[in-house]
Amino acid sequence: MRTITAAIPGGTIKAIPAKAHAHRALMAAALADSASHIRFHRSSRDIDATIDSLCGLGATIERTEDGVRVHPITTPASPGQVRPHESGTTLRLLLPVAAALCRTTEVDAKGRLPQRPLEPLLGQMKAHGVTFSKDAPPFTMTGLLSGGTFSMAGNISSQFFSGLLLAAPLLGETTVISEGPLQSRDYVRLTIRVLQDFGVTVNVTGDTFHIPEGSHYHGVKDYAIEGDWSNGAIWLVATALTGQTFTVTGLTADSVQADRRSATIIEKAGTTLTYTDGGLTATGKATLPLNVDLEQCPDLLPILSILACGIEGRSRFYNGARLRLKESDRLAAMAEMITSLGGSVHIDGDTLYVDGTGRLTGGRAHCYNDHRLVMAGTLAALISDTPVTLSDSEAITKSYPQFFDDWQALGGNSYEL
Ligand SMILES: O=C(O)C1=C[C@@H](OP(=O)(O)O)[C@@H](O)[C@H](O)C1
Ligand SMILES: C=C(OP(=O)(O)O)C(=O)O
Repeated sequence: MRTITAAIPGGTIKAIPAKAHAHRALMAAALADSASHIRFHRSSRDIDATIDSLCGLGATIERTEDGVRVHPITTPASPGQVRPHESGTTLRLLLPVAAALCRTTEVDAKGRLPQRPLEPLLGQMKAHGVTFSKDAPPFTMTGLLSGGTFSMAGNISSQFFSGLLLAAPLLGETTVISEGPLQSRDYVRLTIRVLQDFGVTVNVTGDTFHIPEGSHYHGVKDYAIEGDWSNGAIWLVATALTGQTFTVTGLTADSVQADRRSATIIEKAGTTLTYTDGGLTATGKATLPLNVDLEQCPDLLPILSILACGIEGRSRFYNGARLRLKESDRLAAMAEMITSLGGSVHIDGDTLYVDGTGRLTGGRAHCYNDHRLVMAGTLAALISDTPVTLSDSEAITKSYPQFFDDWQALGGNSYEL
């Protein structure tokens, strides 16, 4: 539980390393033919879960001053251990990888993760030689995954596709097909980017992905992880809410990260963004209501729905069905948070509407053990008349353990209860 009391005057902040990029680079490095150094200046509970799980499959990973040195898996662990904690990415990307390496793997999961969907992936893995002691973790996975053609619905989680693609170079010729348009497609593009960075050939035709026979991972001596757009966007939203100037360093303008879309969305709302050698600078309060398609950038809803409270008029967030399948039901949880803090919001089907007035009253809100709700609730304090108190604020460690230190360093205030 944490109370956020004071607004931030603005300032300069370095983006934390992109968790989505780090997960994939660590996995590719663990499957390569030589050691790789992966550079990132900060970790998180999710990234640590991937490191721990890769060690549980047989990799050796040493911490270095500015990242980790990954010694790839030469002899797969028996049994393998996948310990994703609450990280959906770790679980769904590593299931096919583990089944390609280990005859038996024990798989655990914490928090809401056992309830989050796995069925399409498990169904395809079963059809390719793998059996599961149960359909939700904790379970034991037995049998080696074979290559061939995998085909799944594209509207449940892109992580199923990323996992099969990461495993593909271990399987021989593999094709992964999305039935219907693939949602969160940029996360799969990021997977493909990392595969290519580590020497794997991927042929893409629409939402069909093909990895030819004989394409393997090669170690990369020095591999840098990009800055994280999902969390960097917090500081751009802080400008959009308050008009105070923030500069975020380390964000790549032409990144394939899905949440780079935050820049376009925030600019459309009236905040000016300028890229210079010194970083991305946001100036000016946002004044125009938002109209956001969540299909390709689901993780932005929490902070953008708070931004909508700071803008007069009705904002709309549509195509949000998958938001119900995250660390919390983010449609319901954000509607509850905004209502608790004095805002006006309603859900119609998979669309969330916010009727912004420019201000919130503040008060208490539940974060449902969801790191992105903690970020959103903290930003709400910037436009609230009284302090904001958040339950489950320690959930922030999932992706951004130093968030409140950074908040403090920028001149904001908060204290733990
Ligand atoms: O592959 C990834 O790194 C992710 C994909 C997205 O999930 P879905 O594809 O399930 O929407 C995103 O919401 C999640 O935070 C991270
Ligand atoms: C949904 C998220 O992560 P994951 O799916 O990896 O748990 C997230 O970071 O918001």
